Amino acid sequence: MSLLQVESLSIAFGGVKAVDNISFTVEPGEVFTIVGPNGAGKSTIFNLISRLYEPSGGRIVFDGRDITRLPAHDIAGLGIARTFQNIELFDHSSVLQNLLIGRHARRTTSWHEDLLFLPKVRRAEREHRRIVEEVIDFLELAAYRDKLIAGLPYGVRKLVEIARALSSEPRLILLDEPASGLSVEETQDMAWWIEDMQKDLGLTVLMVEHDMSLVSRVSDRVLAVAEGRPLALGRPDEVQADPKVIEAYLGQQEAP
Ligand SMILES: Nc1ncnc2c1ncn2[C@@H]1O[C@H](COP(=O)(O)OP(=O)(O)OP(=O)(O)O)[C@@H](O)[C@H]1O
Repeated sequence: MSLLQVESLSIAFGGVKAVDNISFTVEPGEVFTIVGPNGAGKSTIFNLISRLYEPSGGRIVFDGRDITRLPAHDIAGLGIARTFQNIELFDHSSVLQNLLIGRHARRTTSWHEDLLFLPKVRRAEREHRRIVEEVIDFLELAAYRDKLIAGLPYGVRKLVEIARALSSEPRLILLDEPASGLSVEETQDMAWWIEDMQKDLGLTVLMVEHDMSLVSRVSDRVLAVAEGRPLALGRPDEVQADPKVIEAYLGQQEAP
């Protein structure tokens, strides 16, 4: 069974059909990437899956469960985590604090139990810390654990955002342009992290990305979209060679 099924998904803003009848599936353990020129609807697809936007039509099924109308705050608890194109972290908190906030979706204690600091709460706290420390080790962030986000280099902040998503122990991680703003070397490192997430953690990755070197290297399958509509779906090399894809990018004078 597919981990994620997106069926005939649509949404319009005013007169603009930002996502127009898009369907695809993401299989367990694969890296599936959505590419397309600027304004193609890629981030909107992410916002629909993470339930920030209400679709006007279609269905989203995660692990056999229809999540199309589920509130956004229930999504993380089901095992879907995401990063944002413009990093969304708490700038004046430490890396550790940001990751502990990422555990919020996995809270098993109520606020009044937290207030009384019952043994159950202390046990849960220890478990949150254990998971977060594992993520810090996995992404080699130990040197930054107690540093404030505001003072960190951009590339490290991008990694911390991924760490925060991993802290919620997702089965599916949505990465919105993980390489944007990164140097060539940092983009190569990002490819390693994505491969490690897939191979070592067994994660399923759904990604939006413009950098075709990264896309070709890590993706099992690629969906190209333009003006909200699907253009091509297949292996990275197949999609890059598709005449419809080339034409869509040429319109923007930007090679795929
Ligand atoms: N909240 C919104 N309100 C109005 N229009 C929106 C909104 N979000 C997206 N759009 C429009 O929907 C279309 C698709 O935008 P989207 O951001 O999904 O594209 P994208 O493929 O992610 O682009 P980019 O690669 O530049 O990030 C664009 O025409 C955009 O202006």
